[in-house]
Amino acid sequence: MIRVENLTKKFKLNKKQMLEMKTKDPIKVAVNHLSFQAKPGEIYGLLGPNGAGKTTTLRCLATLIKPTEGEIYVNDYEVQKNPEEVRSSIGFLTNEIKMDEQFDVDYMFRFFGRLHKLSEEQIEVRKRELFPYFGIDEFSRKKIKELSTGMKQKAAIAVSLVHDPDIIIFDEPTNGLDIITARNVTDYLKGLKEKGKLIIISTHIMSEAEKLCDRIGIVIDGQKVAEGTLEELLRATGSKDLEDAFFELYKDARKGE
Ligand SMILES: Nc1ncnc2c1ncn2[C@@H]1O[C@H](COP(=O)(O)OP(=O)(O)OP(=O)(O)O)[C@@H](O)[C@H]1O
Repeated sequence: MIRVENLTKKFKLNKKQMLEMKTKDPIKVAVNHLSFQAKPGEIYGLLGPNGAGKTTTLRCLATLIKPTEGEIYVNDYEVQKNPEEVRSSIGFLTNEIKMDEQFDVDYMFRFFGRLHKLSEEQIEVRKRELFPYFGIDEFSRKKIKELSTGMKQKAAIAVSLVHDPDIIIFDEPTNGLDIITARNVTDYLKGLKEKGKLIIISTHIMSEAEKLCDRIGIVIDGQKVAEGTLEELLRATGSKDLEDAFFELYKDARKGE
């Protein structure tokens, strides 16, 4: 179970960032009192445009950055009070964690397996499950720096799943993948859900959210502006598809600005 309660994350901006963001305000509110819950056997999607605060939310969830306000519970462990317990129960995929370019995929997989205290035998079993599925065997001995974007993404997915976590948090899981591999990944996530795992993804791809997520939280400017199943969101906005629903909500959120 995941509970995000009133999460706010503010970043202090330096002069360069203020110039880049064209703002005079030295504080950027990336996530603004955001709350949601997700339960085992569910795929919950955070859907929003670039800069909405999705990655920041997931990074707080994964204990990589500290919330400014609010609390996050992962299986009743609070992320700031029990970060170790949280880390051992989640698998986190993000574009921002760079794998060490000098090592090969096989080494990275083993390294993270050991970090999660798996035996060599357990690592081997997980490797036999994950590498063929994601087509990694063909390039498992290549250095990370020699891999294409898609290969890197596949390797990162396998590494994040090495310890067979109960909670899977994937930031834009199909980023950089071709249509076949993207389908492999989304099918794999559906399979994990069937096994009772809890999955949270962030995406800005409407079709991905439509097909994959049981419930969707729409995030604009750091705030959750709507939440529900696809049917609920369509009904609430009187829309025929998620893209239309999103634009309705986006128009409302931008009114008065
Ligand atoms: N370390 C940081 N310092 C300053 N501002 C930051 C930092 N990290 C994120 N931001 C800002 O916070 C806002 C939210 O960013 P975030 O990456 O969470 O959005 P996102 O919804 O994941 O977007 P995308 O779809 O583009 O990945 C953006 O305006 C971003 O520039």
